[in-house]
Amino acid sequence: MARSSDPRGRPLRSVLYIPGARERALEKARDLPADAIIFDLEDAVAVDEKENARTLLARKLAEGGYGARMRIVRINGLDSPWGRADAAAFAGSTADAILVPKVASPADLDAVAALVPDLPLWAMLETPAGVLNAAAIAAHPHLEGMVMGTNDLAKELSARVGPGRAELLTALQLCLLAARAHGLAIIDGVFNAFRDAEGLARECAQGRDMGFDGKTLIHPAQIEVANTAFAPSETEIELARRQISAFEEATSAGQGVAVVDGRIVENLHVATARELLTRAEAIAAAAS
Ligand SMILES: CC(C)(COP(=O)(O)OP(=O)(O)OC[C@H]1O[C@@H](n2cnc3c(N)ncnc32)[C@H](O)[C@@H]1OP(=O)(O)O)[C@@H](O)C(=O)NCCC(=O)NCCSC(=O)C[C@H](O)C(=O)O
Ligand SMILES: [Mg+2]
Repeated sequence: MARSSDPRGRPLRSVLYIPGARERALEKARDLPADAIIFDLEDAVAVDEKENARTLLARKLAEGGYGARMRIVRINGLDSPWGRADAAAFAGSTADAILVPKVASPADLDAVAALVPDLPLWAMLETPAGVLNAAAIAAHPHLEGMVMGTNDLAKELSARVGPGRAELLTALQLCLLAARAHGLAIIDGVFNAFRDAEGLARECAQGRDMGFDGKTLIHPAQIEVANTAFAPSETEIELARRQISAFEEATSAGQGVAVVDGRIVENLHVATARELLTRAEAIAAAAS
Protein backbone atom coordinates (compact mmCIF):
# COMPACT_ATOMS: atom_id res chain seq x y z
CA MET A 1 0.00 0.00 0.00
CA ALA A 2 1.40 3.39 -0.98
CA ARG A 3 2.28 6.23 1.36
CA SER A 4 -0.84 8.25 2.09
CA SER A 5 -1.93 11.80 2.66
CA ASP A 6 -5.13 12.70 4.44
CA PRO A 7 -8.29 11.61 2.55
CA ARG A 8 -8.57 15.04 0.93
CA GLY A 9 -5.08 14.74 -0.54
CA ARG A 10 -3.38 17.15 1.85
CA PRO A 11 0.18 16.30 2.92
CA LEU A 12 0.83 15.23 6.51
CA ARG A 13 4.58 15.80 6.84
CA SER A 14 4.42 17.96 9.97
CA VAL A 15 1.69 17.41 12.56
CA LEU A 16 2.03 19.92 15.41
CA TYR A 17 0.59 19.39 18.89
CA ILE A 18 -0.76 22.55 20.47
CA PRO A 19 -1.85 22.51 24.11
CA GLY A 20 -5.54 23.47 24.10
CA ALA A 21 -5.09 25.81 27.06
CA ARG A 22 -2.36 27.96 25.43
CA GLU A 23 -4.23 30.80 23.75
CA ARG A 24 -1.09 32.43 22.34
CA ALA A 25 0.03 29.13 20.74
CA LEU A 26 -3.46 28.51 19.34
CA GLU A 27 -3.33 31.89 17.67
CA LYS A 28 0.26 31.56 16.49
CA ALA A 29 -0.58 28.24 14.82
CA ARG A 30 -2.72 30.01 12.23
CA ASP A 31 0.48 31.28 10.59
CA LEU A 32 2.73 28.25 11.06
CA PRO A 33 3.60 26.06 8.04
CA ALA A 34 2.55 22.79 9.71
CA ASP A 35 0.57 20.46 7.44
CA ALA A 36 -1.75 19.48 10.27
CA ILE A 37 -2.48 20.46 13.86
CA ILE A 38 -3.41 18.30 16.82
CA PHE A 39 -5.27 20.52 19.26
CA ASP A 40 -4.56 18.72 22.51
CA LEU A 41 -6.94 18.42 25.43
CA GLU A 42 -5.18 15.38 26.90
CA ASP A 43 -1.61 15.19 28.21
CA ALA A 44 -0.55 18.75 27.35
CA VAL A 45 -3.31 20.23 29.50
CA ALA A 46 -3.11 20.32 33.30
CA VAL A 47 -6.05 18.88 35.27
CA ASP A 48 -7.09 22.33 36.53
CA GLU A 49 -7.16 23.65 32.97
CA LYS A 50 -9.21 20.89 31.32
CA GLU A 51 -12.57 22.70 31.26
CA ASN A 52 -11.04 26.04 30.22
CA ALA A 53 -9.05 24.39 27.46
CA ARG A 54 -12.18 22.76 26.01
CA THR A 55 -14.06 26.07 25.95
CA LEU A 56 -11.10 28.02 24.58
CA LEU A 57 -10.41 25.49 21.85
CA ALA A 58 -14.06 25.34 20.77
CA ARG A 59 -14.00 29.15 20.43
CA LYS A 60 -10.72 29.22 18.48
CA LEU A 61 -11.87 26.50 16.08
CA ALA A 62 -15.15 28.32 15.50
CA GLU A 63 -13.21 31.54 14.76
CA GLY A 64 -11.29 29.63 12.09
CA GLY A 65 -8.21 30.98 10.35
CA TYR A 66 -6.32 27.67 10.22
CA GLY A 67 -6.42 27.55 6.42
CA ALA A 68 -6.46 24.25 4.55
CA ARG A 69 -4.38 22.38 7.09
CA MET A 70 -5.94 19.41 8.79
CA ARG A 71 -7.37 20.15 12.27
CA ILE A 72 -7.46 17.20 14.64
CA VAL A 73 -8.76 17.43 18.23
CA ARG A 74 -7.21 15.03 20.75
CA ILE A 75 -9.83 14.41 23.42
CA ASN A 76 -9.25 12.89 26.84
CA GLY A 77 -9.98 9.19 27.20
CA LEU A 78 -13.57 8.22 27.93
CA ASP A 79 -12.32 6.62 31.15
CA SER A 80 -11.32 10.09 32.41
CA PRO A 81 -13.64 12.71 33.96
CA TRP A 82 -13.38 14.87 30.79
CA GLY A 83 -13.55 12.54 27.78
CA ARG A 84 -17.32 12.47 27.27
CA ALA A 85 -17.71 16.23 27.53
CA ASP A 86 -14.77 16.69 25.12
CA ALA A 87 -16.40 14.38 22.59
CA ALA A 88 -19.76 16.15 22.95
CA ALA A 89 -18.14 19.58 22.56
CA PHE A 90 -16.50 18.72 19.23
CA ALA A 91 -19.20 16.53 17.66
CA GLY A 92 -20.53 18.57 14.75
CA SER A 93 -17.62 21.06 15.00
CA THR A 94 -15.40 22.18 12.13
CA ALA A 95 -12.63 19.82 13.27
CA ASP A 96 -11.52 17.36 10.58
CA ALA A 97 -11.09 14.44 12.98
CA ILE A 98 -11.10 13.36 16.62
CA LEU A 99 -7.92 11.73 17.95
CA VAL A 100 -8.57 9.11 20.62
CA PRO A 101 -5.71 8.56 23.10
CA LYS A 102 -4.45 5.19 24.33
CA VAL A 103 -6.66 3.09 22.09
CA ALA A 104 -6.39 -0.50 23.27
CA SER A 105 -9.03 -2.19 21.10
CA PRO A 106 -11.72 -1.40 18.50
CA ALA A 107 -14.26 -1.14 21.35
CA ASP A 108 -12.55 2.10 22.46
CA LEU A 109 -13.27 3.55 19.03
CA ASP A 110 -16.88 2.25 19.04
CA ALA A 111 -17.48 4.20 22.24
CA VAL A 112 -16.17 7.47 20.76
CA ALA A 113 -17.90 6.90 17.40
CA ALA A 114 -21.22 6.63 19.26
CA LEU A 115 -20.64 10.13 20.69
CA VAL A 116 -19.12 11.69 17.55
CA PRO A 117 -20.77 9.86 14.65
CA ASP A 118 -20.20 12.66 12.14
CA LEU A 119 -16.39 12.95 12.31
CA PRO A 120 -13.63 10.55 11.28
CA LEU A 121 -11.54 9.12 14.10
CA TRP A 122 -7.79 8.84 14.50
CA ALA A 123 -6.20 6.53 17.07
CA MET A 124 -3.14 7.00 19.29
CA LEU A 125 -1.13 3.76 19.36
CA GLU A 126 0.78 4.06 22.62
CA THR A 127 0.09 1.05 24.81
CA PRO A 128 1.26 -2.56 24.53
CA ALA A 129 -2.37 -3.71 24.06
CA GLY A 130 -2.93 -1.09 21.36
CA VAL A 131 0.15 -2.18 19.43
CA LEU A 132 -0.76 -5.87 19.71
CA ASN A 133 -4.32 -5.07 18.52
CA ALA A 134 -3.18 -2.62 15.82
CA ALA A 135 -4.59 -4.67 12.92
CA ALA A 136 -8.07 -4.91 14.48
CA ILE A 137 -7.98 -1.21 15.41
CA ALA A 138 -6.93 -0.24 11.87
CA ALA A 139 -9.94 -2.13 10.48
CA HIS A 140 -12.41 0.09 12.39
CA PRO A 141 -14.84 1.66 9.89
CA HIS A 142 -14.57 5.18 11.38
CA LEU A 143 -10.77 5.23 11.47
CA GLU A 144 -8.79 7.40 9.03
CA GLY A 145 -5.38 7.59 10.66
CA MET A 146 -3.03 6.48 13.39
CA VAL A 147 -0.50 8.40 15.51
CA MET A 148 2.35 6.74 17.37
CA GLY A 149 2.59 7.77 21.01
CA THR A 150 6.19 6.83 21.59
CA ASN A 151 6.48 8.58 24.96
CA ASP A 152 3.63 6.64 26.54
CA LEU A 153 4.74 3.47 24.82
CA ALA A 154 8.28 3.77 26.21
CA LYS A 155 6.80 4.36 29.66
CA GLU A 156 4.50 1.32 29.43
CA LEU A 157 7.32 -0.89 28.17
CA SER A 158 9.79 0.38 30.79
CA ALA A 159 12.03 0.99 27.78
CA ARG A 160 15.07 3.25 27.74
CA VAL A 161 14.89 4.57 24.21
CA GLY A 162 18.17 5.62 22.64
CA PRO A 163 19.22 7.09 19.28
CA GLY A 164 17.98 4.80 16.53
CA ARG A 165 14.97 3.72 18.64
CA ALA A 166 15.86 0.02 18.41
CA GLU A 167 13.73 -0.53 21.52
CA LEU A 168 10.58 0.63 19.67
CA LEU A 169 11.12 -0.67 16.14
CA THR A 170 8.92 -3.76 16.50
CA ALA A 171 6.02 -1.64 17.74
CA LEU A 172 6.52 1.02 15.06
CA GLN A 173 6.57 -1.60 12.33
CA LEU A 174 3.53 -3.52 13.62
CA CYS A 175 1.51 -0.30 13.57
CA LEU A 176 2.80 0.65 10.11
CA LEU A 177 1.83 -2.77 8.78
CA ALA A 178 -1.66 -2.40 10.25
CA ALA A 179 -2.13 1.12 8.84
CA ARG A 180 -0.94 0.18 5.38
CA ALA A 181 -3.00 -3.02 5.30
CA HIS A 182 -6.10 -0.85 5.80
CA GLY A 183 -5.09 2.20 3.73
CA LEU A 184 -4.76 4.56 6.70
CA ALA A 185 -2.43 7.50 7.24
CA ILE A 186 0.14 6.94 10.00
CA ILE A 187 2.27 9.56 11.73
CA ASP A 188 5.46 8.90 13.71
CA GLY A 189 5.89 9.86 17.38
CA VAL A 190 7.43 13.04 18.80
CA PHE A 191 11.11 13.92 19.23
CA ASN A 192 11.32 15.42 22.71
CA ALA A 193 14.59 17.40 22.42
CA PHE A 194 12.88 20.20 20.52
CA ARG A 195 16.00 22.37 20.18
CA ASP A 196 18.08 19.53 18.65
CA ALA A 197 17.45 20.00 14.92
CA GLU A 198 20.08 17.45 13.86
CA GLY A 199 18.67 14.74 16.11
CA LEU A 200 15.19 15.51 14.81
CA ALA A 201 16.37 15.34 11.19
CA ARG A 202 17.87 11.88 11.84
CA GLU A 203 14.69 10.61 13.45
CA CYS A 204 12.52 12.10 10.66
CA ALA A 205 14.71 10.36 8.06
CA GLN A 206 14.31 7.08 9.94
CA GLY A 207 10.52 7.45 10.13
CA ARG A 208 10.29 8.49 6.47
CA ASP A 209 12.39 5.52 5.34
CA MET A 210 10.22 3.14 7.38
CA GLY A 211 7.15 4.50 5.58
CA PHE A 212 5.52 6.98 7.98
CA ASP A 213 3.63 9.84 6.33
CA GLY A 214 5.00 12.46 8.70
CA LYS A 215 6.11 13.26 12.22
CA THR A 216 4.22 14.60 15.21
CA LEU A 217 5.92 17.71 16.61
CA ILE A 218 5.80 19.65 19.85
CA HIS A 219 7.41 22.99 18.90
CA PRO A 220 7.23 25.33 15.88
CA ALA A 221 11.03 25.09 15.46
CA GLN A 222 10.56 21.46 14.38
CA ILE A 223 8.21 22.14 11.46
CA GLU A 224 10.68 22.94 8.68
CA VAL A 225 12.85 19.93 9.53
CA ALA A 226 9.88 17.57 9.18
CA ASN A 227 8.53 19.31 6.07
CA THR A 228 11.90 18.88 4.36
CA ALA A 229 12.48 15.30 5.47
CA PHE A 230 9.06 14.01 4.40
CA ALA A 231 8.92 15.86 1.06
CA PRO A 232 10.34 14.25 -2.08
CA SER A 233 13.71 15.85 -2.93
CA GLU A 234 14.44 17.44 -6.32
CA THR A 235 16.67 14.46 -7.12
CA GLU A 236 13.83 12.02 -6.35
CA ILE A 237 11.38 14.04 -8.45
CA GLU A 238 13.77 14.14 -11.39
CA LEU A 239 14.43 10.38 -11.14
CA ALA A 240 10.69 9.64 -10.95
CA ARG A 241 10.10 11.62 -14.15
CA ARG A 242 12.93 9.79 -15.93
CA GLN A 243 11.61 6.40 -14.77
CA ILE A 244 8.12 7.16 -16.05
CA SER A 245 9.30 8.40 -19.43
CA ALA A 246 11.81 5.51 -19.86
CA PHE A 247 9.09 3.00 -19.03
CA GLU A 248 6.64 4.62 -21.47
CA GLU A 249 9.30 4.49 -24.20
CA ALA A 250 10.05 0.85 -23.39
CA THR A 251 6.40 -0.20 -23.49
CA SER A 252 5.76 1.62 -26.76
CA ALA A 253 8.71 -0.34 -28.17
CA GLY A 254 7.00 -3.55 -27.02
CA GLN A 255 9.18 -4.13 -23.94
CA GLY A 256 7.87 -4.78 -20.41
CA VAL A 257 10.73 -3.18 -18.49
CA ALA A 258 13.12 -0.24 -18.78
CA VAL A 259 16.54 0.45 -17.28
CA VAL A 260 17.37 3.80 -15.62
CA ASP A 261 20.76 4.50 -14.02
CA GLY A 262 21.59 0.80 -14.25
CA ARG A 263 18.44 -0.27 -12.36
CA ILE A 264 15.42 -2.10 -13.66
CA VAL A 265 12.13 -0.17 -13.87
CA GLU A 266 8.92 -2.20 -13.87
CA ASN A 267 5.25 -1.35 -13.52
CA LEU A 268 5.45 -1.23 -9.74
CA HIS A 269 8.36 1.23 -9.82
CA VAL A 270 6.35 3.45 -12.16
CA ALA A 271 3.41 3.32 -9.72
CA THR A 272 5.77 4.44 -6.92
CA ALA A 273 7.19 7.19 -9.16
CA ARG A 274 3.70 8.47 -10.01
CA GLU A 275 2.71 8.44 -6.32
CA LEU A 276 5.85 10.45 -5.47
CA LEU A 277 4.99 13.07 -8.11
CA THR A 278 1.41 13.28 -6.82
CA ARG A 279 2.76 13.87 -3.32
CA ALA A 280 5.14 16.57 -4.58
CA GLU A 281 2.22 18.28 -6.36
CA ALA A 282 0.07 18.14 -3.21
CA ILE A 283 2.88 19.76 -1.21
CA ALA A 284 3.29 22.50 -3.83
CA ALA A 285 -0.47 23.08 -3.89
CA ALA A 286 -0.64 23.29 -0.09
CA ALA A 287 2.15 25.91 -0.09
CA SER A 288 0.46 28.12 -2.69
C1 LIG B 1 7.77 22.50 24.78
C2 LIG B 1 7.07 23.81 25.08
C3 LIG B 1 6.55 23.80 26.52
C4 LIG B 1 8.03 24.97 24.91
O1 LIG B 1 7.27 26.15 25.07
P1 LIG B 1 7.93 27.61 25.15
O2 LIG B 1 8.92 27.63 26.27
O3 LIG B 1 6.82 28.62 25.17
O4 LIG B 1 8.72 27.70 23.79
P2 LIG B 1 9.24 28.97 23.09
O5 LIG B 1 9.36 30.11 24.02
O6 LIG B 1 10.43 28.56 22.33
O7 LIG B 1 8.06 29.30 22.06
C5 LIG B 1 8.28 30.16 20.99
C6 LIG B 1 6.99 30.57 20.39
O8 LIG B 1 6.32 29.43 19.86
C7 LIG B 1 5.05 29.28 20.46
N1 LIG B 1 4.83 27.83 20.67
C8 LIG B 1 5.53 27.01 21.45
N2 LIG B 1 5.08 25.75 21.33
C9 LIG B 1 4.07 25.81 20.44
C10 LIG B 1 3.23 24.83 19.88
N3 LIG B 1 3.32 23.54 20.26
N4 LIG B 1 2.35 25.23 18.97
C11 LIG B 1 2.24 26.52 18.60
N5 LIG B 1 3.02 27.52 19.08
C12 LIG B 1 3.91 27.14 20.00
C13 LIG B 1 5.13 30.04 21.77
O9 LIG B 1 3.82 30.45 22.14
C14 LIG B 1 6.01 31.18 21.37
O10 LIG B 1 5.28 32.10 20.61
P3 LIG B 1 5.48 33.66 20.77
O11 LIG B 1 4.72 34.01 21.99
O12 LIG B 1 4.90 34.26 19.53
O13 LIG B 1 6.96 33.91 20.89
C15 LIG B 1 5.89 24.03 24.10
O14 LIG B 1 6.43 24.05 22.82
C16 LIG B 1 4.78 23.04 24.20
O15 LIG B 1 3.95 23.13 25.11
N6 LIG B 1 4.70 22.14 23.24
C17 LIG B 1 3.63 21.20 23.10
C18 LIG B 1 3.75 20.10 24.13
C19 LIG B 1 2.65 19.13 23.91
O16 LIG B 1 1.71 19.39 23.18
N7 LIG B 1 2.76 17.95 24.54
C20 LIG B 1 1.77 16.93 24.40
C21 LIG B 1 1.87 16.25 23.11
S1 LIG B 1 3.21 15.15 22.99
C22 LIG B 1 2.45 13.66 23.36
O17 LIG B 1 1.63 13.65 24.22
C23 LIG B 1 2.81 12.51 22.49
C24 LIG B 1 2.14 11.18 22.77
O18 LIG B 1 0.93 11.20 23.42
C25 LIG B 1 3.10 10.23 23.41
O19 LIG B 1 2.73 9.56 24.37
O20 LIG B 1 4.22 10.12 22.90
MG1 LIG C 1 0.61 9.84 24.94
